[in-house]
Amino acid sequence: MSATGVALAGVSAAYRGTEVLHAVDLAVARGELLVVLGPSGAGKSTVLRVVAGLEPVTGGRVLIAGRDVTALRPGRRNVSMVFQSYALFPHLTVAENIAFGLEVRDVPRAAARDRARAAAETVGCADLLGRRPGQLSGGERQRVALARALVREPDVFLLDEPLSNLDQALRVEMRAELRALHDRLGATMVHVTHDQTEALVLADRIAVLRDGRVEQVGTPDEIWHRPASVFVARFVGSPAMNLLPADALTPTGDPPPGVGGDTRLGFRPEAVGLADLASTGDGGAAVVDRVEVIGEDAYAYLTVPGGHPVVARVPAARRPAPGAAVRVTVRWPDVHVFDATSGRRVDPA
Ligand SMILES: Nc1ncnc2c1ncn2[C@@H]1O[C@H](COP(=O)(O)OP(=O)(O)OP(=O)(O)O)[C@@H](O)[C@H]1O
Repeated sequence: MSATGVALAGVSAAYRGTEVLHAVDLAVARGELLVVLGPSGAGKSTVLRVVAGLEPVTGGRVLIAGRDVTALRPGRRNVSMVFQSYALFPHLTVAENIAFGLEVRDVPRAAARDRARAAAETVGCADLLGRRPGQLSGGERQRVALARALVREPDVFLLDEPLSNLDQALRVEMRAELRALHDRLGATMVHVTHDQTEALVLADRIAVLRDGRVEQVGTPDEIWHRPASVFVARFVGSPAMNLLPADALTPTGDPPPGVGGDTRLGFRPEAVGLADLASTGDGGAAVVDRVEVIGEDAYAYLTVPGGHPVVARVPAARRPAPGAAVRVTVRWPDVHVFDATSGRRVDPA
């Protein structure tokens, strides 16, 4: 990757003496879209606030575009933040809202107006310039908030759950637009979300945050196919990856070298094969507790011997009946092996 857009080096942060970020290291390349993903309370917003300078660090350093900004006021960091609430001024027009950040920086009025219009055109809200925020839909407000961030030509965009107030259809549309905007601008963006699908779709790389620590940083492919821990494996994917003690199931085929010791086996619902219990072949017995049909897919919730739950995704047309006894197969290549104690991935050879 090229030059650094943003870097956190050993950053800790605290609220009233309680540390919520613990020595976080994170590097975002210039022009990269990094998504910070994690459950509520993991510290995602705090990461953004620390970069923006809205929260002080209690340790470590923050760099933006290669410059140490740890001691700089927010106004001197050249970042734009887009909040979940959009934070538009209700009494100002869209044009005034977008231009606001420029006028407080003493950009002449006419120039600010031109730049506001250009930014509005970039995000597709130029037809709304004369309206006030109260006269806009959620999606339109979102565009205005983006235009306001854009107009300042920041080194870094910080986006704090910017899509979470939109309905599902609009969220899907806006996330594609956001990605296209990023690609057009070549901008460095740090985008916070708790939505794993949003992260997988949007990100160049994803940083998974857990309890104020970075659990894994990787491309969406790496996060999905090689989760570094049980936490990542189960946070990304819905329904969550199955996880069983190693002795609860025998996968088919050759086990990878190096597997042994006290481990947990993880496999996604789509990796589970179901067959009639009466048929011959590999696999273990299971009972179907319930079945959910979602269009073409069905999720069968099973219990395997030992009382462990397993979810299988199967074509709806071939779903088993609730109460049925079935044979469950999983192939070794589809199995993720984790250390039972640490929860970390056991990397076979
Ligand atoms: N102003 C504050 N005062 C005290 N504690 C705070 C404050 N803001 C956040 N916290 C605490 O810091 C921790 C991290 O919060 P943060 O908002 O960064 O998490 P998050 O991952 O963004 O969560 P969410 O997805 O719910 O917004 C949480 O335990 C939270 O309760």
